[in-house]
Amino acid sequence: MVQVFSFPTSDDVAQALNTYLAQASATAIATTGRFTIAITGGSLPATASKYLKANKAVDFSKWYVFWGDERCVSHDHDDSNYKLVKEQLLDHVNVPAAQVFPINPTLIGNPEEAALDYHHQLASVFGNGGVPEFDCVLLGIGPDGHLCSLFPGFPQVKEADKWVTSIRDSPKPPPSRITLTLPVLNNAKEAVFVVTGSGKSEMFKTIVEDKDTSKPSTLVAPKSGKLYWFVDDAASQHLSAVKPSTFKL
Ligand SMILES: O=C(O)[C@H](O)[C@@H](O)[C@H](O)[C@H](O)COP(=O)(O)O
Repeated sequence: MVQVFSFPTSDDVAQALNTYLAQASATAIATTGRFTIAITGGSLPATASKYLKANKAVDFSKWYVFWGDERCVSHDHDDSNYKLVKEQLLDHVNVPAAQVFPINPTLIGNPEEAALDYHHQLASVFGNGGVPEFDCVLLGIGPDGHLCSLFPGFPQVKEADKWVTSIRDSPKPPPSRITLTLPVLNNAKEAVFVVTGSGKSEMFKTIVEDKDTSKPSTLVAPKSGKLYWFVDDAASQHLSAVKPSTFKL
């Protein structure tokens, strides 16, 4: 079930995401004892954390936090997605350090090795048996339709076997990165895109309504069928055929 939830403002998006993540986390913890989530960079961490970081009803001690993609930079670098999520969320909540999985900082000079190491980090939580099954992957779209570090026309988009791959020539700086692949993203129980602002409105329509498969974001189709778009009205302004749903969990 693909659902688009559109809200008047980005602050409303942040509130709805707080509601969604609190419920998704409670459901997963009640069922499996934990909540596994992958978070990306960009504007997403601030929007997702705005209300969530003060939500006392969420049991963050059961969260396992991974990154959908990471730049090959040190953990304290301003380009680090780890640093971003740490400052926006992890510094404010009690996710145990052993349940937080940033890129191995000793491997940032070698993206291929860093990707392999990240595979092993995933296997330490999900096992080696099959493709990791995240409870939730939280995603953003880039202006060119990329997601994570899967860029249009780049071979990483076609990766069918690896869980994590690397890129040395990212069109969005910095150039060296690691990223989860589509097989992992599409094995998630729920995939959630967050898109705000009019600057993304044309690309959002291209992906959701025109289903342009040259844009990697269009290729996200979780096998569970649960794909949600949390957007503001500025981002959804060009939709015509696709009608936003009423937000109800
Ligand atoms: O590390 C990265 O570059 C991000 O993970 C990237 O994939 C991001 O999610 C999108 O570019 C959307 O970013 P914005 O929300 O800032 O537009």
